[in-house]
Amino acid sequence: MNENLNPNNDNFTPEEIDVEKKLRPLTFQDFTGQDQVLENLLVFVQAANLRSEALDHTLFHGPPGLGKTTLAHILANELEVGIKVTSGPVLDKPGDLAGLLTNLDERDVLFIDEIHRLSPIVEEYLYSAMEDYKIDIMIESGPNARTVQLNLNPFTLIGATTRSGLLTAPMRARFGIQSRLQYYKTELLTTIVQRSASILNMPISMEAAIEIAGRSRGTPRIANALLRRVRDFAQIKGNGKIDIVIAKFALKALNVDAYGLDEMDNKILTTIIDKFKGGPVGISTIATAVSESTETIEEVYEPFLIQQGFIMRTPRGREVTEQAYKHLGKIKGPTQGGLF
Ligand SMILES: Nc1ncnc2c1ncn2[C@@H]1O[C@H](COP(=O)(O)OP(=O)(O)OP(=O)(O)O)[C@@H](O)[C@H]1O
Ligand SMILES: [Mg+2]
Repeated sequence: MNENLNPNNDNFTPEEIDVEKKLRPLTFQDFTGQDQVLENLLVFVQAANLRSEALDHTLFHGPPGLGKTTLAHILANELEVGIKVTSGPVLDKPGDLAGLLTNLDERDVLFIDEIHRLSPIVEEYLYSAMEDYKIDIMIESGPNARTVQLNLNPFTLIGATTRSGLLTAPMRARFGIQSRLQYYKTELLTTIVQRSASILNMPISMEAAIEIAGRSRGTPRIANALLRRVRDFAQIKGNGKIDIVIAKFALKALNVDAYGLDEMDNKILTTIIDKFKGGPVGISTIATAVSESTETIEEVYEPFLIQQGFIMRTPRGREVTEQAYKHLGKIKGPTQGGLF
């Protein structure tokens, strides 16, 4: 798959970041899908607002591009509070965290992205802040150094992670609300594509929206990225409107897989078929063979491949399905290798 469409790729141009901002839903109302998650959040937010309390600490986990960051901002909006944004790898000293925490107003949101990447020292420091809204800070240095306890305003920590398996148990236990985001069905992604096209003032046919949605790996971020690229084709090679013909033309030119599978998805399937006779094979063996970590395979790639029916989980390991053979043009059975 095209590099630019990789949900893990941060190399967006400033212009694309701008468009990205425009497309990001700001309220519960604008947000499509994840109904169960949203219904619950709506209740918790209304209750917190009614009592004028801070919302419970909230953890969003799930694969990249499904709306974790978006939901963190929506929550702050719906709570009508401020939000401060940081991420696990950036917060490397307890002092940085203390600075952020002491600057939070009552009920504000502190959003920590990639929360599984906090250093153990910072993580431990966060515990008392989350639990009792208190932190210890060091004042002065040398022989006069001492710690004093500071009271914080009640606040909501929102954590996001693609790798919930890497979160420590004490950290996870401190989140009163935990939501796992799921891949989006094509119908929902179609709605998202239509909404984005209308924000971009781009006429699009129903058929074209469905085509783009179906190739987006169940992921709104990819759907929006594909839409932007198809828009380029429509404006330069077409008549400015996105119809099914230009959409198919563009998606072919972009080398997008018919199911929206990306390079790693296909590599995993090919490896199981070519090296392990289609499975069953253990997840760690697959991980080693494709040079990825077991957790990433399990949390980022495998859920989509299972949801789409390319892989099955069996007690003896992972097995590819008939559909995977068909998709890759390979033959099942003792004669391994390609079709030709
Ligand atoms: N439910 C939705 N409806 C409409 N657009 C959405 C929805 N969810 C996500 N998007 C779009 O997809 C983009 C990616 O979403 P977001 O940045 O929230 O994903 P994420 O889960 O935080 O990903 P990562 O794990 O990579 O940080 C957003 O900018 C937004 O435009
Ligand atoms: Mg995010």
